[in-house]
Amino acid sequence: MSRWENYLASAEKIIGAYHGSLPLHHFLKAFFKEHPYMGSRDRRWISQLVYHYFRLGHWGKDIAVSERIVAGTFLCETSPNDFLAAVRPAWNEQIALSLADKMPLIPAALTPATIFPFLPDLSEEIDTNAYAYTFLKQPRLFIRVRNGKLDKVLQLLEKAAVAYEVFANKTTVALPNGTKIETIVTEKSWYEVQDASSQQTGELFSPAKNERWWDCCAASGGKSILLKDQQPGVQLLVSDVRRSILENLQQRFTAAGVKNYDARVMDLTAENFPATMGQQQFDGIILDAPCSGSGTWGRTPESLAFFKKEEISKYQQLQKRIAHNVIPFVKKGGVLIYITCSVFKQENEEVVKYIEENSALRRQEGGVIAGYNKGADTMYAVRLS
Ligand SMILES: C[S@@+](CC[C@H](N)C(=O)[O-])C[C@H]1O[C@@H](n2cnc3c(N)ncnc32)[C@H](O)[C@@H]1O
Repeated sequence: MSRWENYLASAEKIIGAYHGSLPLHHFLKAFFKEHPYMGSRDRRWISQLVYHYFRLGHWGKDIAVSERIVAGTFLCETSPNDFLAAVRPAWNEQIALSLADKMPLIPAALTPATIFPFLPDLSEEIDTNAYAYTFLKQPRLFIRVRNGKLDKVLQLLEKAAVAYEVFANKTTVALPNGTKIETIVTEKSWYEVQDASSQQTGELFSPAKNERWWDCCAASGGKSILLKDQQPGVQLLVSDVRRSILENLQQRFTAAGVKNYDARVMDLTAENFPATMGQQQFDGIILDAPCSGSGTWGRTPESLAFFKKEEISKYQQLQKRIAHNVIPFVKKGGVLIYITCSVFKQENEEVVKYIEENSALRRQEGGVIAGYNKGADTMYAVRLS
């Protein structure tokens, strides 16, 4: 067997053994640990082949795994490579063709619905074709430059010969995926790794000095740091149901120089949760809700293969319950920022409709934040008041 046939066989073996219970990158890590004779080049190639397979979503389910891997490589790559040269030289020569020109060459019709079968469930504003086809392309890495350090960060990127794109806001910088940014910009407080769409949710915050804000599903605090960067004088409460993630938040806040906040472990669905909050009222609550994460599946395409449609309703129920429980803590005239990284209308527009029907809050602005045309995640963020 040639090296390339070996790679193909290893990728097939991994795909056969992978059932979606772990994120794919963890599964790959464990696989390579069990096969220590594989060098870094082998690992890189095999991982790439596995990802190409999953980037095809639900396309060609009846086609042999090896054939799907080869077709995925043909569709996802844009320049000639040694793998295709060895296993399918004709396709390697045609690799630079547009997606439309490649489509008739593969063994089954490729349409948005064959990649992403949940198209009817998408939020209204999403361009279904553009969204589905972006699965074939790995999203980019984004940083949010802080503390006016753009020039310094760009100097370091140039020194390291990293191609970058600075967005019009002069804060968002796109980098090739896999950039080891922490080794290039070693001063941690100069930037945060944060997807471009996630950064964009901050446009809805507009906090004022001394206001009280609550980031109620804070995780490791991406939105909170964004909020504090906009207005360091905000009085901030952060909470999450997971103690371990709040420990990460505390480390991240320290590295970012964010001070003066309260952190609490809280289950927002617990019966006794409202009582534990007392009479507190907030000028702003950020509800970055637990969700399907479907807007980020370009980064974890394996999720698409294992997702069950029933899960959307389960997430919606959880989102409604959390929204119902936190709404009483929005001060009269205050704001609720509802955010998901989901593309499904059940988790987005329908939850906002529920909030409007069950409270005095009304949608002021916001909606889908489309990431598919810029190599970013797709999110949904609405400001209600
Ligand atoms: C989408 S993440 C938040 C991301 C975060 N805001 C950021 O910018 O990095 C949703 C968070 O909700 C938390 N969560 C899920 N169920 C919860 C519950 N019942 N009560 C409180 N938090 C919950 C999860 O642990 C998760 O960290």
